[in-house]
Amino acid sequence: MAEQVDDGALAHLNPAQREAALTEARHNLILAGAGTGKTTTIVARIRHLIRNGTPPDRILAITFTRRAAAEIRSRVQGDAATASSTQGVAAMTFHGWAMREVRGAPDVFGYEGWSVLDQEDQQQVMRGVLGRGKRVEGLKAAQIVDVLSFAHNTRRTLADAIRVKFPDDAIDAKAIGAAVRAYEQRKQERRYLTYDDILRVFAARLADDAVAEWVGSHYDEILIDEMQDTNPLQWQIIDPLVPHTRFYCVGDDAQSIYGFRGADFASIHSFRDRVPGARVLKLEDNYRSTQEILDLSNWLLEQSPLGYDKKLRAVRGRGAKPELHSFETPADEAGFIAAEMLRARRDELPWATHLVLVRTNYSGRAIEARLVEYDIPYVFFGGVKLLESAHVRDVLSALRVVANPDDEVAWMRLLTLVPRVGDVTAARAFDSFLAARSGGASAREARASALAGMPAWLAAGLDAIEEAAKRVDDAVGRAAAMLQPVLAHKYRNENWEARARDLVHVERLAASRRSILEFLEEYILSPVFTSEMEPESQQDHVIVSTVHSAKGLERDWAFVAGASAGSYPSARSLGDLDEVEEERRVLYVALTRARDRLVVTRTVSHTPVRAWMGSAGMDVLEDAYFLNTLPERLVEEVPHVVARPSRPAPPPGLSAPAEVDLSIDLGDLE
Ligand SMILES: Nc1ncnc2c1ncn2[C@@H]1O[C@H](COP(=O)(O)OP(=O)(O)OP(=O)(O)O)[C@@H](O)[C@H]1O
Repeated sequence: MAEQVDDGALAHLNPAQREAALTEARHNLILAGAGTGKTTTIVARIRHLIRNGTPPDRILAITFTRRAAAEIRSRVQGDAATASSTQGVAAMTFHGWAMREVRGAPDVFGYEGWSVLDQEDQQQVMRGVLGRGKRVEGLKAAQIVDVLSFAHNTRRTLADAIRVKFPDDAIDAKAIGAAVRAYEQRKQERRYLTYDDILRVFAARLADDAVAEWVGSHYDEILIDEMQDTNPLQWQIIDPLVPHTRFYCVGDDAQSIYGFRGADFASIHSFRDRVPGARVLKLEDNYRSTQEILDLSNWLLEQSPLGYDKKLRAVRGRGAKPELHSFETPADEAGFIAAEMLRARRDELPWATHLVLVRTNYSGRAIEARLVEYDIPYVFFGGVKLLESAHVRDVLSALRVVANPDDEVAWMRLLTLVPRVGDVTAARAFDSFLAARSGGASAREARASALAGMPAWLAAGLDAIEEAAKRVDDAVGRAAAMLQPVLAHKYRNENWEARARDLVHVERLAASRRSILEFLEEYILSPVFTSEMEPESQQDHVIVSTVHSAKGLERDWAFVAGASAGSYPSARSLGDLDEVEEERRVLYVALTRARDRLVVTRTVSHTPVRAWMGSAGMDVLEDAYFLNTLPERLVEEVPHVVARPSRPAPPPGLSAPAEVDLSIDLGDLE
């Protein structure tokens, strides 16, 4: 059959993109620099496959976030004319995929009815096994959970992972090993899987070639975006599938920013060895930014000892030089960014012109405060995950105990919401629930006896949720209604109205899910942020994003905030080449988001880092600072000295008296 290539999605591609979209090699790696049209090419590839006869539901696109998956899905569908023929392409995250396979075939993978724990709940279980002190010599529960996850994702032993993560600390690794064993046992008893376990179960079963062949037969092609952020555990999933399906991987080694979670960007360099016969193609023409913005970004990479073989060229040609603004304080910096947006607004530019990139949720606060003050609508990417916020967790705990009656963490959370029930009473009720269950009672009967001493609404409410379990949004609605009075009281001083709105969003998200566990897993494994649900996200708005959540984002103006000494690289990473270089890539990702105007801002005197590092420490940070050796020609430097109102000194002779009489004149009461 003659290849059909006259798709509109191909018409505007450049020759390299076109080659990449039409490649006939069985496995491909597309090395694509920032803004060179990775997403554009993936979309064109998928449409090309469909035009040439691949059924859409035999194509799987793996993305890094739920947002990226939605973008690919909608771009593949294109306009109304092509929407119906392209429907059915699966686009999801790695975890979403693993979950779909594992849950879709319990006979092959097992673990039916087990629930997935998010990070906070994992820490809760770990605190439970650590007992009183809540820590092992040297490490807290959260750190143990983290290092265990790092070990799983990098496929190291626990001992190795501890050495890598805590090279200088005095740590009792044996005690940590014992704690981890107890934690594994507790997970087993309570039928818990962690976020990583979903991948581990999938990977472990794929080691059986018959399983790999069967899973591989579901898809004609698997496309993986952001390949540079793939970790060894994910490779353990890819490797056995290589003989059984086709892989189309797209990535950029210079944008790898998840090393701290075990991603290994170097594996992209050995792709041909890992995937024999793979074809490697390169995209180097940048469509996003002007050459001046790319010159600064290219310069940053050239300073790296890692020697990236990358030089982005701007198809759009020349534009304005990036600006580098220096301020005394973070408040001045935030004030400037907000004022620039207001100025643009007066020139009738929409709010959507702007993207503000920050390092952390915390460092975004000063900017958010100014945006609120100036009434600028914004959405924050990278803040609190909807299903991890406290009030949503409260409601979900009621669904969880129905879906997995062994879920101790959920039971404890739910029971301690009941007025006058503390940990001890809650633990007693849970124990009697377990005892009734092991005596053969149904979950409903066991609840009735264990909750006999509690308010009647609790057992009745859980029964009602159980009856609605197949209509998950209804179940969420019932749980929210049951808990409404206690939650309205618990959060009475903590913005209850906004929290109540979140619960409506959760109910909406739950619509059309087949089971409570499926719903919970989906949003734990591929989270949405509370801010994405706010009304602003439907209107014209500014985006504030952590750099780690900014993959795939682009705007006409980008403000890269807090680019100060001590932040790029951060003080924490000094002395570790891998970490310093990862920070360089974080800054690179930030710089390459701007189309027309790139505004880099920093504070030079009152940074928080300066306060706790002292001047000697600051010297070291200044030396390591990426922008330290920035050639003048690459940026327009603008120092800002904000005039503070100065008052004339008081004239001599006005010094304070020893005491001011503060007693009141009682009038005629005396
Ligand atoms: N052939 C092309 N002609 C015109 N514009 C293009 C072409 N290819 C890509 N673009 C535009 O370039 C911009 C960047 O493309 P895209 O978002 O696909 O890049 P990316 O490589 O995924 O970016 P990054 O990795 O930096 O997030 C988009 O605005 C896109 O529309």
